[in-house]
Amino acid sequence: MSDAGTPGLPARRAALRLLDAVLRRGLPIDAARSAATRDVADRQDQALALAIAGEVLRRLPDLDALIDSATRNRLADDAKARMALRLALVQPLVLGTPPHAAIATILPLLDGGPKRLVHGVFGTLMRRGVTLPAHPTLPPTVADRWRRSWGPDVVAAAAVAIAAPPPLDLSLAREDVVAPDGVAFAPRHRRLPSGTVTDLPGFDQGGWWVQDLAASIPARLLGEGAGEHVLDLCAAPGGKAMQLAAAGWRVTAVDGSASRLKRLGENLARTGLRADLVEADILRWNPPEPAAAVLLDAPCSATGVFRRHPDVLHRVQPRAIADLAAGQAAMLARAADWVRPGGTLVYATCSMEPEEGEDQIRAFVASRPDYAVHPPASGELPAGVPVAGEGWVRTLPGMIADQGGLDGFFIARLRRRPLAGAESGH
Ligand SMILES: C[S@@+](CC[C@H](N)C(=O)[O-])C[C@H]1O[C@@H](n2cnc3c(N)ncnc32)[C@H](O)[C@@H]1O
Repeated sequence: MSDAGTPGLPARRAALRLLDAVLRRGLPIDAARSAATRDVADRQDQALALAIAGEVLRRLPDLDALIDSATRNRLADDAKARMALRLALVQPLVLGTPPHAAIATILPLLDGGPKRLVHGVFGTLMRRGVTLPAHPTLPPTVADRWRRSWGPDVVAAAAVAIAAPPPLDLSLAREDVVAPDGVAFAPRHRRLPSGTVTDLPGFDQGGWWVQDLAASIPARLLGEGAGEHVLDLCAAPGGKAMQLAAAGWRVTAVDGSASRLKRLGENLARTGLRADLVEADILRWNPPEPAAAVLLDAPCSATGVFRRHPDVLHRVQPRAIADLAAGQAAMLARAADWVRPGGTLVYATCSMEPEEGEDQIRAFVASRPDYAVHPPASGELPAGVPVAGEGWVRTLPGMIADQGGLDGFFIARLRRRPLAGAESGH
C-alpha cells in the first residue's frame, strides 16, 4: 500500500511493523529495523518510527491498562486494534504529538479493520484526560522474576530506569584524545546526556566509542596488557576488543557472525586500533596456543540492557534464558582451557538473570579446582560500583541512579592456578 501524500503515515506504519516483529514474532527491535523501515526514505521518519515503537515497549502494561479501561470486551493482546491504540496513545501521552495528529496517522493503518472502535476508545481516553505513571509498570512476569532474584527495591529502580533512554557513555582510547566534555566515573570514560553520536567532538578522529559504563568493566578487569596475548571471545562489534587493544594487549577477536565481525573491522578502522579477527564458532574452534588472558562476553538474554532495548522485557522467555545458560556453560568450559596457567579469565553477560551470571560461576569454580574468583581491588571499578560478596561484580538498576545509572551486567574475573613452582603471570 502506498503512503505517498500522507505525511507521517510511513513512520507510523513502520512503527506498527516494529511492534509486530517484537510482540508477535519475538524479534529484537534491532533485527527488525531494516525490514520495518524499508520504505521510509526520510531518516527523521525512521527515527520517529523507532521512537514511537520504543516508547510503546517502555510503557506497554500501562498503555494496555488504559485501553482495557475503555473497552467492554478485552481486546486480544495481538489484536490489530490494540496495536493501533498503543501507537496512537503513546504519541500524545509521551511524545507530545497533538491527539488529532496522532489518530489521523493511525486510522489509515486499519484499512478494512476496526477504525470506529479505535477512534472511539482513543476519543474516550483523551476526553478523560488520562496520563501515564511517571515510572512505567514492568511486565508482571519480568517484575516477578527480578523481585525473586533481587528484591522489590531493584524492581522499583528498574521501573524508574526504563522511563527514559539512558545517558551516553564513551570509552576513550587514551585520556588525551579529542572527546566531548562529560563526567568521568573511571579512567578513559566520559558520561554525557544522550545525543547524536556523529555530531560529537572527536568522532571523526576516532579516539572514542560508545559503550555503557557497565559494559566497560570486563576489559578494565584485565588491566594493561603490555603486549601480552588476549583472546576476546564473542568479540563483535568490538567495544571490549577496542578497550583491550587501547590498553596494550595483543588482541585476537573471535566471533561467529561475519556481519558483526565486519562491524568490528569498521570500528577498528575508525579508531585506528589493532586486533586479529577470526570468524569462528567458539564451540568448535581452538586457538593455536593458550593465552595470558581470555575474555568471554557470552551471548545472553541481554535483559540487562532493557533501558536502551526495552524489547527484551517483552520477548525474552524463561525457556530462552535456560537455553542460553546451557550455551554459556559450554563456552565457559572451552574458554577455561585456553587460559595459560597463572593467566586470567573474565566472564561477562549483559543479563539481569542469575542463571547467566552468578549460577554459572558458582558451578564453574565447583567443577574447576584450578580456578578461583579474583575479586577487583579498590580502584579497579568505576566510582559507585561495588564488589559483590562472592568477589564478582553485579551491576543492577539503582546503582549510581542519580547520575544516570548503569546497564545490568555480571562480570567475574578468575585466576587460573599457576603450575607448581611457576611465577604467576597476568
Ligand atoms: C554480547 S555480544 C558481544 C559484544 C562484544 N564483546 C563487544 O564488546 O562489543 C555476543 C557475541 O557473541 C557472538 N556469538 C554467539 N555465539 C557464538 C559462538 N558460538 N561462537 C562465536 N561467537 C558467538 C555473537 O555473534 C555476538 O557478536
